[in-house]
Amino acid sequence: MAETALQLEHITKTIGGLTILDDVSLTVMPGERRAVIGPNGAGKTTLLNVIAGFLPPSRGRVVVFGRDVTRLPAHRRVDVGLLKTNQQPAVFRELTVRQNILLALLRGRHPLLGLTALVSLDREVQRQAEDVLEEWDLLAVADDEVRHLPHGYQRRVELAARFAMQPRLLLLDEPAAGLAAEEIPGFIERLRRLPREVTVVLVEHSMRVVFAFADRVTVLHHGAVLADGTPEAVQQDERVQEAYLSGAMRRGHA
Ligand SMILES: Nc1ncnc2c1ncn2[C@@H]1O[C@H](COP(=O)(O)OP(=O)(O)OP(=O)(O)O)[C@@H](O)[C@H]1O
Repeated sequence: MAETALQLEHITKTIGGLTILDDVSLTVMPGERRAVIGPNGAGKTTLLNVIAGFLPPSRGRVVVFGRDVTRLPAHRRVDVGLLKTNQQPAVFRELTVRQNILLALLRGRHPLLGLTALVSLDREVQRQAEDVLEEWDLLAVADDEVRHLPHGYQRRVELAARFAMQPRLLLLDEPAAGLAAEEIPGFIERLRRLPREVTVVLVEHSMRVVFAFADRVTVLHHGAVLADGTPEAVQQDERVQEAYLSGAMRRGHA
């Protein structure tokens, strides 16, 4: 059988007597774009945190590219190619956009070497940074400190930086949150251009983003998997409509 990118086996998470995740199993194949959706409080962020290693599961296994990482802390999961973005962009706000990208390239390739020495010495890394800036349409703001940029740009810097670290499995926690409506199409386009060498698991409330990007959708409800299938199949599933989509539409998330 082909190696899977991610396997969750019977993941349960209880916090203070509450069951937040309830026997969640799912398999994501290499190159797949998987969306995890569900109503507020369904357990989506908790699930991403369990996959990334920020929260230990109470029961169950997390396997990334064939390796059981259940007991590895988050920073060690980077070694197997796993990276996560946050709901608030995790960027170095007082560094410039270019410095953020350089740092990400260096963390991805030369994690043990001194940053200053490498930036001055390694012209190859500097050239790669220019490529990343161009690819993500960030050249015009390359010398701006990230904290001075609008939220949509900060998101883009975060994604570009995560990408520069060459992950094999990228977890995106509500990447479209906070974007203005007119920023969404460009954002979707950029997500669609991500190379297939990278497997993506995305938690997202914007159905526009989910249906434009995901190959498969997993629906969580009260911490359990309610449905799992193609976007079309999931959209037509009556239980899903009942539990989630109609509610999301009523709340204006669609
Ligand atoms: N540390 C914690 N202690 C107690 N309850 C928690 C904790 N973390 C999460 N929860 C609860 O677990 C449930 C799932 O939370 P989670 O943030 O994973 O949901 P979500 O699906 O990501 O929601 P949203 O769409 O609103 O971001 C919620 O009811 C939340 O209140």
